Amino acid sequence: MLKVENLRKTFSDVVAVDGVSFEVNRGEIFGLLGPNGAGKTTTIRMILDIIKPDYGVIKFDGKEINDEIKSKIGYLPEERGLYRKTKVFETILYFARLKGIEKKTALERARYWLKRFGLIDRVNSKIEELSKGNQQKIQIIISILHDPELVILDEPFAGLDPVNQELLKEVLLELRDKGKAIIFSTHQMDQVEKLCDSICLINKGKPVLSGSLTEVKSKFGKNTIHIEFEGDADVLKYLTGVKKVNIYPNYAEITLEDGVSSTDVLRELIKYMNLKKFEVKEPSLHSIFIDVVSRGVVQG
Ligand SMILES: Nc1ncnc2c1ncn2[C@@H]1O[C@H](COP(=O)(O)OP(=O)(O)OP(=O)(O)O)[C@@H](O)[C@H]1O
Repeated sequence: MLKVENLRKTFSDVVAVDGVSFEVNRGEIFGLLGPNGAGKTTTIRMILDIIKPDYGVIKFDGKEINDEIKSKIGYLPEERGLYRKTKVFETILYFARLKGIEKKTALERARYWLKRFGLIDRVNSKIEELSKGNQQKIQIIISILHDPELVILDEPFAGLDPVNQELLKEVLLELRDKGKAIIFSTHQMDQVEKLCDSICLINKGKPVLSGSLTEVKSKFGKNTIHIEFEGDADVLKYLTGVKKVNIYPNYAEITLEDGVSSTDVLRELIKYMNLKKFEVKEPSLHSIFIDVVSRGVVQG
């Protein structure tokens, strides 16, 4: 559906986006990832035709973005801005009108989504009376109310509690199953692991890792041990044959040096700690992100 080819954008002496290409199909969730300032929002703004690329091509079903195509796109911007004094229902209906939705349909859809997001009892509240997370949910509703074919969400999980993150995840999967294409940018790698079919990781404007999630992860090999444990984690710092270890209170991710056997590591570990889980798999996306962004590691 959406094809982005070799995008480039500079702002005076800053190269914000440099050679970014990817494709997103209907029924697919695509993650646009990267550290702060990587160029994600700039890429999204170019797709939405808010700013023009210096170079590169953006096609939607083979056509350049025009007003008709824009009406098929839903967008949650990075800087959320709703008029604070307006009531919830009026706000949603105002945006629905802008998108040309007939009043009856707009009312029905607004009620449906407000119920879905647990906000139906707040229809008469002013936006400023809502918490930050609830305002965010209103903006999400606005971005999907016109039933867009392509949904682009800049940091949709930011500011949502775990229950609402789960709810949003459910909604995104449902939209995907209805054949919508979804692009979202995030710093929350666990959400990416749960949701995305494919990703593009941008660093300093350049794409450094892209493809299906499975492809990307398999490039980093199955040399990582995930353990859950009880007790002192100090032993993990002194294990032999370990390239890297990320230790959390009851969980750790251990990357082995080439040729080291996971069974040997298991034997060593059970001498010193009470293991609740031991699993050999690919590194987490969180750990891949850190490797690629801070250590410049690129595989394959
Ligand atoms: N309008 C602008 N004028 C000048 N520089 C800009 C402008 N917009 C973005 N930039 C610069 O372009 C680079 C990419 O910014 P962008 O907002 O696209 O990053 P991002 O990946 O969305 O970051 P974050 O995760 O922090 O939101 C940054 O160096 C930023 O300072």
